Amino acid sequence: METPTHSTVHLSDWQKSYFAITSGTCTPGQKADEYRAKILRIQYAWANSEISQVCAANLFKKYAEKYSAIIDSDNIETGLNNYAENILTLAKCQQNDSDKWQSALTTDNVFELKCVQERMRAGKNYQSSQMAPTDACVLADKGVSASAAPGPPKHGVFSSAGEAELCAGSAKCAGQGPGLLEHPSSSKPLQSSVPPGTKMSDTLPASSAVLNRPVYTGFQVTPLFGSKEAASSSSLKMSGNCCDGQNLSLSNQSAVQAWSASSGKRKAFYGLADEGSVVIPSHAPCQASGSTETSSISGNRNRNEEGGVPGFRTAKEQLWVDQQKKPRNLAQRAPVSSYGGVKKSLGAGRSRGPFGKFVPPVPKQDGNENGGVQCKPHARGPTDPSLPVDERLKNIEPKMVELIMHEIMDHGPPINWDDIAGVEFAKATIKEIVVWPMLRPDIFTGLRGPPKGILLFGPPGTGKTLIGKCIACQSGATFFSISASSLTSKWVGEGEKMVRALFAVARCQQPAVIFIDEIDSLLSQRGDGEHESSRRIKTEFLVQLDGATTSSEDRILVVGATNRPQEIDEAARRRLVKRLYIPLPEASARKQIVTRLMSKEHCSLNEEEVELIVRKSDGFSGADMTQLCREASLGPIRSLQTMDITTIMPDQVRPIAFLDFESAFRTVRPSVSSKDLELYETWNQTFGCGR
Ligand SMILES: Nc1ncnc2c1ncn2[C@@H]1O[C@H](COP(=O)(O)OP(=O)(O)OP(=O)(O)O)[C@@H](O)[C@H]1O
Repeated sequence: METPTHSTVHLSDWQKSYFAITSGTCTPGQKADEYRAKILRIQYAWANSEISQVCAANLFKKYAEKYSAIIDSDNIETGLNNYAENILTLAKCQQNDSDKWQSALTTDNVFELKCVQERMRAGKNYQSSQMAPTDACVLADKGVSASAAPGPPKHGVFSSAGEAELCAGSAKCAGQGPGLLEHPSSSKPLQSSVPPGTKMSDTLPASSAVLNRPVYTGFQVTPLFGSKEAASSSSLKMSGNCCDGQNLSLSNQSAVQAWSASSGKRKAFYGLADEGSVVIPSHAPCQASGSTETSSISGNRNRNEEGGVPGFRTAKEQLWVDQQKKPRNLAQRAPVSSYGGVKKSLGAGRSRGPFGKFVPPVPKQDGNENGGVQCKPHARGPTDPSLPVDERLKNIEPKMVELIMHEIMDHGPPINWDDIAGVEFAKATIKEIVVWPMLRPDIFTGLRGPPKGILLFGPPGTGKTLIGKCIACQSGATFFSISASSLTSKWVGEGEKMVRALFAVARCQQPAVIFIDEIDSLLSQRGDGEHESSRRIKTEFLVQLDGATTSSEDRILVVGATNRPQEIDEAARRRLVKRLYIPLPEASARKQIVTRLMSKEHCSLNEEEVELIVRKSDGFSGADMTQLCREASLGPIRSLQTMDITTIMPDQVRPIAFLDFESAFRTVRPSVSSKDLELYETWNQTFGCGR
């Protein structure tokens, strides 16, 4: 290929090549070459300031798109459809400014590369091992065996046993028609599945024909041969584990068809192949090379993956396969979706993801997936009257359901018990009375049944919310988190409906944890001055809580958190049977918080210094400790002073040192007063369930 020179960017050249490309006489390979040349010319012209950057960028984009449209196209008429071939062509054509330079990689010697040979050997071994005896028999019956395979080419491209078998199969399949497919360096024609009298140029895709080389199966995606007629009379059926090379059967030898694979077919095959159960219709790719290709593309890939042999897949294919996997995976994981895991949507166990749209809970039409309740894609909105709504949500306004799913259902990261420093008694109690019963409702029945409501009380910032999340996460429950004050203020006049909707959605999402922060503002003692709407919300809440309590089948846990337990109504207190005090962290817990946070930072604290920090932070809550560490971590940045923050390298920032903590102590103070602490202690002794 011509290396771009100054003159090559002349208009006449552009016109000439434009004519060549658009004249319709070009093969895809030639077109790709032209576009590639153009791209190089554009780069060259820009490098020599012959065209502006904007112009270069525009031209580059234009031709890069055209180029990739050809090389990625699955259309055998207009595209190369041959990733491996393109790589080789690229390798061949890679030139730098010196037009003398030629890549040492050629279509011939590439097969002598160790890595290529290893790859082929691995494929061969694996294919051999995967070849079921019956399959071998089938082939043997047809007079075809690995040893009887057409003469191995010089470079062994087709010499892999598995491939030979498949080639042989195809040859038989083709009615023993001698093909003209010839390895470029081999004088020995390879028997192929090309119908007699068919010229290679007629059968090979243009790009392959132009390059005059066989398209080897290890990488090949392109159909080698074939007319559509041949394709339609497909004879090699693949079914079941066929893609794993275990279940090939030759049902008809009369035809050899190209896999004039539409990308859809091929892609569908990829996707299905991942699941290990594929039925390829008879008109699907299954001519010999096609079958080999099929194996290469999907079967081999999957086999490679399963067999531990790294499979080749282009980024585009991988992306596609990944995309295909997603919904299936989610559907599979859905039943165990929970806080911190894959969230389930209403009644269906389907993740919406952070940008996903709410889909209403509706029984699936066929009723057999996800327990008969299903979230359809958002094509039909939540208010679509044609979709039956979950019984439990019949009287709930769809917008409220949507709101709950969006704003109240928490999709945070998973939390472990170890993430919560200290509070050992509360953690142990919760595990025993809440988490285990949620995990094993069959054992925790009757008297052992879990409480439906617990109360976490204590100073602010001690980890009550963390505990709530952790319960949901560890018990595989859906986590709903709402601040009681938002019920009374945010949805004025609607709080009551909101409470009802919340419990209804939670019922659809069982097991569920409803975490209500500042529960005191919802369940404060009734007084004369109480606002009517607040009273109604409270009543509704107690009704729902009772419902959850009396219905032994519902696996809904209400976790209330408060800093003012003394304000909670007697009736509510009674319903929140387990009241656990979450105190300020002790020294060991504070140390744990500092150590954990600092372990993620560049820090030079030694053991003694950590101990000092722990001692100095007596009376700090968990949140205060976190704030202290944040403040200290800014110390090294503040000490940069003279250096420019925009240009400094990260490794020029010094580690966080004890002196930073000393400074931090000057600005971060404990947020809980000792007077408040006394109140908690007293209330704990009176109503708490601690020891
Ligand atoms: N025991 C703890 N272990 C580790 N981190 C903690 C702990 N307690 C608090 N923190 C830190 O403080 C932050 C606030 O904690 P959290 O929201 O759970 O406190 P809270 O008791 O619910 O507070 P509030 O009563 O104000 O709602 C947490 O995100 C965490 O960084």
